[in-house]
Amino acid sequence: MDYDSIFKKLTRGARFDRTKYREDAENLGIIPKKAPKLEENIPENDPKKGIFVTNMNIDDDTKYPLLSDFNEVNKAIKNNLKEVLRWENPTRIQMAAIPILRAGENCVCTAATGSGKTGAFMIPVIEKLLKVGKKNVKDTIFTIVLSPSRELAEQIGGVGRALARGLWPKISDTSQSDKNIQSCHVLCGTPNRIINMLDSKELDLSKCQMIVLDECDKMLEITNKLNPDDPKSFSAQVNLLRSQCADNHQMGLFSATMSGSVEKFGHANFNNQGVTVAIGKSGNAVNQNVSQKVIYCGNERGKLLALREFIKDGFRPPAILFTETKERCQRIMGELLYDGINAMSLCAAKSNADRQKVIQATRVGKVWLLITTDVASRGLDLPMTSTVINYDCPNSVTDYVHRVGRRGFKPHLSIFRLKSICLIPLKRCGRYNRSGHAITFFSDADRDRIRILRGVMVQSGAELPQSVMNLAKADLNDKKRVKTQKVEREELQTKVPRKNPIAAKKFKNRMTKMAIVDRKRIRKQNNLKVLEGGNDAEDGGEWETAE
Ligand SMILES: Nc1ncnc2c1ncn2[C@@H]1O[C@H](COP(=O)(O)OP(=O)(O)OP(=O)(O)O)[C@@H](O)[C@H]1O
Repeated sequence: MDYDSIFKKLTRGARFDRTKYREDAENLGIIPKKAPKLEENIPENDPKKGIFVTNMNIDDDTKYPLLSDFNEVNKAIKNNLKEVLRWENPTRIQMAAIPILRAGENCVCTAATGSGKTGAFMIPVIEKLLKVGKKNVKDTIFTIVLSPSRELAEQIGGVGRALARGLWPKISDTSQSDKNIQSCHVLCGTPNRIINMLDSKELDLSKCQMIVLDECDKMLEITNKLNPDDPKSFSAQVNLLRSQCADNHQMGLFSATMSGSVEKFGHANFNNQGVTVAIGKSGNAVNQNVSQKVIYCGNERGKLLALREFIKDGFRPPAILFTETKERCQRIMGELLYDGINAMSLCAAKSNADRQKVIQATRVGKVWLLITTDVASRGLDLPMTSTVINYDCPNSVTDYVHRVGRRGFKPHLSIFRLKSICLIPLKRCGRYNRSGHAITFFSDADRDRIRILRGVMVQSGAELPQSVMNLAKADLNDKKRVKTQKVEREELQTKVPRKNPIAAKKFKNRMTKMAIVDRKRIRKQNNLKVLEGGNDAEDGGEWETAE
């Protein structure tokens, strides 16, 4: 019997503190040494580290030189980068992806939220147009950029227009007028909206040479396994649009999180001829600049109290609060209506124009608390957001990563308390290299969800309460179940519990202290006005798919 077997026999059933003895075990060679985390390896002064480029065809050893600075970009675009957007140096995803897209390769790119993926595809798209020339392109659509929500499409269009300012390529998004859309060279939109325009013969994509899928894992997700061609699913819509574009079109797939469906899509459609780019830690990773916290609230009433406490303690506006459904989003909006803070709601229940107004108001700092659903979780650049509150736990790690990725304030700017008026110079602030906080409330109903999220939280340095660490580990089946199962939640309300008079009295006292006094004081001091309440329109899902 060798030493290993004797050790195993002697220690059978013994429990070791993994973290405490890990180093000893590694040094003794009992367990293999753990590879250092990729993100930790990246020295601040060497931005080129942590970029992983792999050819899908293992026999292909083509190397793509990284774009070291914006001097290598078309001169006119470079001017706009510096003058309009104020971007000095390329981010790591921009360094890696721009040369690959320029070379005409299909690519699948993963980089953390807020790492500059929009620029990574928009810069080469405009460069290509300038290279092909206006005469050859004429007034046809050369590229389409597809995203899961209208707001994101609009935002991408905005970045494109900033990059192409003063140049001939026209960048439009589907929120613009038909005339603008029909004469553009790059069209950003949701697949559903573009298909509608194709159906009414307003668009022709036959000359479209390039398709970019932003948030590609969402766009290629098979939501209906029984009917993968369900026209309501993004993936079916994307396939339909691809069939309308030029045969040899190039594709760029971008997201902060990846899924098996993107891999499958790449293998099936790129003929093993694409390139994958991963920045930093691969897989679903929380941006390293986010500090995370988990608060146990017991039940729905506890969540509302925790939210009021968060507001009362003073926070640095704006903050974003995520709820599970548009109904809950409206309910919380109703609860906070008289609390004297500038809150607005953003969800699928709002009209297009209202949604635009809310986003604009948040961007210029008029909104202190944006109450929303997952419709705002992906891609939206809401600068200076200090805190993301997961009022309802997301049901997957992917959603968690995207939600907390919305934060982005500069830590050295002063903290604004509720008393002060929010006058932040927001105009030229972005999320890139910014930090922030993420707070996740969880009630007993969210217990299974927090088990799923615990891994990614711990991995990204969150310090969790012991009660969360003690919960049983979630396996693959749990993850699948949690993703599809609806959580039964109590009615969201702060009504006094009637059955138990003692609890009712305690509750009433607390509410009186926290809400009423505070509400009056804040309103009196600041003469504040809540900007808008929600409406009760009942339309389709949160995402912009066919209805
Ligand atoms: N090279 C750069 N230098 C400075 N800021 C940049 C640069 N590139 C992008 N940014 C800024 O970083 C912020 C995030 O960019 P962007 O929205 O493209 O990120 P993203 O990777 O697409 O994020 P998400 O995954 O959340 O959609 C924006 O405010 C943008 O203006």
